[in-house]
Amino acid sequence: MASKEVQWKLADHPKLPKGKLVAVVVLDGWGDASPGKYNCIHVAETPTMDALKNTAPDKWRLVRAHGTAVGLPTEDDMGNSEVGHNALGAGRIFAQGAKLVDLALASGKIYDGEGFNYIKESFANNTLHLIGLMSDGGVHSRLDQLQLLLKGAGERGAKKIRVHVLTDGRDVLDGTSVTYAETLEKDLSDLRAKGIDAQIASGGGRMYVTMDRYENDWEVVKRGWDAQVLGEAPHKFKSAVEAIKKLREAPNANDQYLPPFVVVDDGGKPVGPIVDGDAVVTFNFRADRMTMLAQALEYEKFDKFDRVRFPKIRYAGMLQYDGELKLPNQYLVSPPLIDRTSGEYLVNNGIRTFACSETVKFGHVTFFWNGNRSGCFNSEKEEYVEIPSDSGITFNEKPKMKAFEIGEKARDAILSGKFDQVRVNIPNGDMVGHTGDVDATIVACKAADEAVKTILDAVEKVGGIYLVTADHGNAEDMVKRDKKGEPIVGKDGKVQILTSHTLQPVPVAIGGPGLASGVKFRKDVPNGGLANVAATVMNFHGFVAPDDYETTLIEVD
Ligand SMILES: O=C(O)[C@H](O)COP(=O)(O)O
Ligand SMILES: [Mn+2]
Ligand SMILES: [Mn+2]
Repeated sequence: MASKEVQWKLADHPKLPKGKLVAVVVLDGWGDASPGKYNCIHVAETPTMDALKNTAPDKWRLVRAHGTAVGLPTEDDMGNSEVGHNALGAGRIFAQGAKLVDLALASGKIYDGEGFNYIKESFANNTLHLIGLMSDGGVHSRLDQLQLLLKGAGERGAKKIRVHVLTDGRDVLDGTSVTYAETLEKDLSDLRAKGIDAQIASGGGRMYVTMDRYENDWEVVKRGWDAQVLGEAPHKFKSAVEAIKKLREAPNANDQYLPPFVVVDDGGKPVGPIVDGDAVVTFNFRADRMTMLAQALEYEKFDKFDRVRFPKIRYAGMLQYDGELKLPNQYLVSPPLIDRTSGEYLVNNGIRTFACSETVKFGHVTFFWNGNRSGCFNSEKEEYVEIPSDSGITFNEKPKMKAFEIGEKARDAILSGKFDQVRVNIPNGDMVGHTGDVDATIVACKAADEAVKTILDAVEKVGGIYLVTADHGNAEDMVKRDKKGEPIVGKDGKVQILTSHTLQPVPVAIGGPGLASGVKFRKDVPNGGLANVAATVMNFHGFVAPDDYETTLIEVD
């Protein structure tokens, strides 16, 4: 609706020409940090990225990729792909899901909305189920928000509550799931003291149970469904804390990949399958790893796996995860309305765009880039290519992932002459960084660097322009540090490996034969962040960004 009134026509840039091919490369999880053995980017051979940094100082800089620069609640919040790509693509900073949920809980408005009133109808006679990531990471969910929601639901009439937890170890340290489960158990026992029948009913590691994304592996969602809805899992325990402790004892077990379990009563019966009449809330605010479960919970017609039973429930998401698909139909907090993204402007100004990544990051460079919107704006001018990711493995097993294939697809798109913008996400630093495997992450960073070279060589051939950046840090620091910056050594005498993202800034490098001479980074945007990239890219296409966009990073002498 609103888009009808938008003036899509962009003003011409006074100095920069149109018609140059622009390659936009996002290295996922590639921050900048001091050299050292836990800086995998430093240890890896990365001649291409090193040259960008060292040979053109006025065309390389750092930008902020965490905290308020990307719409997160505080400066202690590390960046992530969702908010990073949103900022890169939208050119403005929007209050993101984490913050919107905080505000709705603090004001109590969450309980006045249509979504909560909808699920509340089940409170008197049925169970309220809460499914989501049990973590303080602030990337997909936060434990304090779950705690407040539990309390609020109890105060508003929920009589029976079941929580289905997914253990993290990816946005937070591995092993922390035990403490989170203990905290949650304490809250649930407080609710029980108030006469509310509240328990954890099932669980499993986020990467093995439920939280797949972009349809890489529906088996992951099925495992969760079996435990959460059907009450069936290979492991049965009397409590979640016991389950997590025991399952973590298996060789190589970790929070991310714990097998599914259900909590059973003294008679061995699962305490919380989801049945007709129940209410379900998926309490993650971030979309990408919840939309598959949301489809399974909501869609009458569904053929991704055999649901066995499709209970008639009242289902609401913490947020609406996909505005185009209206999925889910009911939600507790309205998502950020990210409109007028750079992709939409550019396509409306004739820019032909090619976007590509492999499955695990495909939605990042399309859906998140376009303000959480599925599909192309104009399929005649845009082509989005997804390279199938490996599935059923942890990415340290194949750390090169599909970097070369992405590089080659981008190269071919650049050389084809069919596109004005070629945009990719290269996932390796992030996806392998999350495994905590330092050696594999070094291999990953080298592969990513080689893919960048393939793309830059093609840019060189067609006389184009490149902008290479990242969405947040990860591979540049693989160890948990104390306040002085020293690695923290755990009780086992080993350093605590950091599987999560970081607070580090990320590079932006620009160049290529098509970049007009005299273009350099401005000095008056010292606190620039990812949201400044969109206006910069628009300049490279020969346009000036809309007035309310964050300012460009460049000037022309
Ligand atoms: O979902 C994930 O894999 C992590 O929680 C965050 O990683 P991303 O923000 O880079 O996707
Ligand atoms: Mn990312
Ligand atoms: Mn990540």
